[in-house]
Amino acid sequence: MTSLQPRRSVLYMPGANERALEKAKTLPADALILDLEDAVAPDAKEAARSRVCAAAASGSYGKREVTIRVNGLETEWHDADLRAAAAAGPSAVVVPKVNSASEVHNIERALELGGAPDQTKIWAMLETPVAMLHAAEIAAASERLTVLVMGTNDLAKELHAEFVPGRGPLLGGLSLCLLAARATGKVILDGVYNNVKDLEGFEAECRQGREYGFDGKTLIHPSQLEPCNRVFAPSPEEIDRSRRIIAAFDEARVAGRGVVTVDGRMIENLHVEEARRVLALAEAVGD
Ligand SMILES: CC(C)(COP(=O)(O)OP(=O)(O)OC[C@H]1O[C@@H](n2cnc3c(N)ncnc32)[C@H](O)[C@@H]1OP(=O)(O)O)[C@@H](O)C(=O)NCCC(=O)NCCSC(=O)C[C@H](O)C(=O)O
Ligand SMILES: [Mg+2]
Repeated sequence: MTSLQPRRSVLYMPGANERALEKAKTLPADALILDLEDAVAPDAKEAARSRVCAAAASGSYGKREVTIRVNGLETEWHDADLRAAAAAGPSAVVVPKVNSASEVHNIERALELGGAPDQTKIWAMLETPVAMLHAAEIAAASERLTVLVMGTNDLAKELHAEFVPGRGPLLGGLSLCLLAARATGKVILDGVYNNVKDLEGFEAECRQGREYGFDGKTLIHPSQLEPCNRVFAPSPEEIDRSRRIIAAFDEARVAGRGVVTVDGRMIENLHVEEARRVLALAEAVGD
């Protein structure tokens, strides 16, 4: 069985918040984004950069992937952030507001020049109308780019859209990015849910993200971790059904048949592949 890197829950934390950086060592997040961008005030940027890079280089976050979100390409902090992140060697550098393949190539070159280890990947944030329209070329720009991250706050702002249950105004953009991710074999993470007190609404949005095909969701508060991990992991029913699909198909093949039914539904080879993916994910998350 192929093993997968689970990225169900990916928690942002402000790079200037020492307490959050410490607390993250105990939280059940699959990955962390140590933020130098939106969550850090301009006069705290340099101190946050040193703190975040030291945290990323410390090796004290266990099996959680540790990434650093640098400031955007057009900002005065971007180059120094990228140099410092390259030297710290996190699992990935998360780059906000990526709008073109050439920007990805520039980031790739800067990481190489900065001596970043090969394990340090690029996660590109897609959060503008231009990015939605260029999603396929951005996703295909580099093998070092492994993950697409939706920035739904910026996207809503740029669209002049409202946040409504079901996210109708954003679904066109989300779907374009999902198509781009799947066409190029990249992982894709859904955007954040801003109301940290509304866990019911949050869980509904996790379910919608999962139904659309996202691999996981970006988060802003520890209370969002448990529901997110649960929704993006295969349920016991899915695991059981996947096992039965594989067993039924194996039996059918021995009997010389290429199609079978399980629970009244037609099963072909493509369903077996999906069942294997579900089991690999269940194994990776330890269920
Ligand atoms: C949203 C918050 C500002 C809420 O803060 P606060 O009210 O202080 O939270 P609590 O008092 O409930 O915190 C309880 C404890 O949990 C720790 N904590 C809180 N948040 C985090 C976190 N993100 N990571 C780790 N630990 C966290 C607190 O320290 C408390 O610990 P203790 O004292 O030991 O009990 C706050 O949650 C927050 O700042 N969240 C992250 C905000 C952020 O990073 N925003 C930027 C990324 S989102 C974005 O930019 C999306 C994208 O670009 C787009 O366009 O959509
Ligand atoms: Mg943003």
